[in-house]
Amino acid sequence: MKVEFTKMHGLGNDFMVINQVTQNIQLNSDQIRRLADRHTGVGFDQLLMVSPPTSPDVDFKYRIFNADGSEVEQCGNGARCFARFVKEKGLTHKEVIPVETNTGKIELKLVGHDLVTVNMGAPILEPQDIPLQAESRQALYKFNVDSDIVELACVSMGNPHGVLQVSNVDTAAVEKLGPKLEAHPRFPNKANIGFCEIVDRRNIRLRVYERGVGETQACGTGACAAAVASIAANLVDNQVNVSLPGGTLQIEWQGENQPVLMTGPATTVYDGIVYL
Ligand SMILES: N[C@@H](CCC[C@H](N)C(=O)O)C(=O)O
Repeated sequence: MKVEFTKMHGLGNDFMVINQVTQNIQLNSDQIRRLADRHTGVGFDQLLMVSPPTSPDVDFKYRIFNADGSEVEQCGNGARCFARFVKEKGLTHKEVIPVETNTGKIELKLVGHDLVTVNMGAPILEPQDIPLQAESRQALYKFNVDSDIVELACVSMGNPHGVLQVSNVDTAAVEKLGPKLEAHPRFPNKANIGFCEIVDRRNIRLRVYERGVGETQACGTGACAAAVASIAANLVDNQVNVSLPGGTLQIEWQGENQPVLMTGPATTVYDGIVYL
């Protein structure tokens, strides 16, 4: 099977993007894992499959798959790359693009040369909807890891996140705690785990151990979740810069039931063809 694709990234979080509007391509999880392999495949953190919408109030649908082949609900950096992809490929001429994902509608706005602002919708904070096993909603939840207790703020941006506050992201135990918290029994669907350092009221530093991938250069929904957790705890202002290893995102959240706005770049690397 011949597959035409575009390689893109958002702050180093990299994507293989496949146009299903013009190509009849279906991939199973084994094929996705093979394509994700950085030695023998194309190599990516997530695969984005762009297809026609199933509802009249959006222009496209896109589906997101992690490098391990699992399908996920939402992807912040992927949303920005998706917007740039449909524009560059001439699939739309709009500057504001409504799109359907597996967790509903989001809206993307192209800003200037390479920036995209994504209205990610309101964060989900009720534990049963994250989903998280907990009796009631709390600011911080205690997780047993080996013989330690770790406290996480938990947020869904469509996909589940746990956010751990650390004093220094450079020395945070991302590789040790990340996999244990990602697959912790309190997260029935697993979760992405953010290690978040508050620099000052306008600046956060963040590393994210992503579900189904491992640590990435940047995670858009992770940046939104860290900003929401930090704003809710009144540690930062409503607009905050989130610096990840791959670069910085601007996040705005005005509080409970309000949408999270994420602004950042989306970069096209190359177009390619792979045979499966
Ligand atoms: N890199 C993404 C998140 C991709 C999905 C995530 N790994 C999950 O399993 O939920 C982003 O930029 O948000």
